[in-house]
Amino acid sequence: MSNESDLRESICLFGRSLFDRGLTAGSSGNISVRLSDGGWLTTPTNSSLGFLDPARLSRLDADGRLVSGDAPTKELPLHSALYATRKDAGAIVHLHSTHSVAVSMLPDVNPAEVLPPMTAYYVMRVGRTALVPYYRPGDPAVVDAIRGLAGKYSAVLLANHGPVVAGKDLEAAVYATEELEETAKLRLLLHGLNPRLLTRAQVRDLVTHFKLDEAIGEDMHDHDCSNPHNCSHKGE
Ligand SMILES: O=C(O)[C@@H](O)C(=O)COP(=O)(O)O
Ligand SMILES: [Zn+2]
Repeated sequence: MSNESDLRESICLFGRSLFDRGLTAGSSGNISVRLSDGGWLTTPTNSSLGFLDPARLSRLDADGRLVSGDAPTKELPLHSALYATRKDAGAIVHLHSTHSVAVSMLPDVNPAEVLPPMTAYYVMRVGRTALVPYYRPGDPAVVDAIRGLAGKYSAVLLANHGPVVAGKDLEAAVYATEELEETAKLRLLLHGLNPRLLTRAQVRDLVTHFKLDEAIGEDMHDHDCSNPHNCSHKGE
């Protein structure tokens, strides 16, 4: 694991990059990274991801107590719950990326699989995404919703709010969040056009070839096959 000072720099660099590309606006979004002593670094509440100061990031101990820096993001309970259910997670990114937020409001979204397997890269980087019902930002009640997913998802989409994505490290979490956003964009572009999706066999091939989580191949097809926008079984 990188040392704390490198991680502080990385949080600020990735935050700036996400902000500069319009993936989260104003002071929306937050980032956290798990440290080797069991504590965390998080972005401070009300801070803009585009203008973070490495020295002012919130440093928390393993019990979630603030050790140094500014007050942490109000989404600390959300991040902590995802870390608790995803033991392999080293970082979490939450954004208000527009296309992902838009998809979270569509009426025909399958909560167990918000986005179908449209591209190989989505399957490889994200796997699958669960929809979590709307909660007021910072509401600790979201913890039960995350626990209810039992660690099966590294990516969740908060309804009418935005994505929250865990990765083995910060780079993986950022890339997965970006891929989720690109896939949400495709989903909206193709809405109503009956796109050809990856088949079950193609998803299985990716899972085997890239040694992905076996559950991806299974659950990606746990949906209503009568809905052409959610089904990749066509022709099988
Ligand atoms: O939407 C919200 O208010 C939060 O989820 C958020 O994105 C920013 O909150 P802070 O991290 O507390 O600034
Ligand atoms: Zn938010």
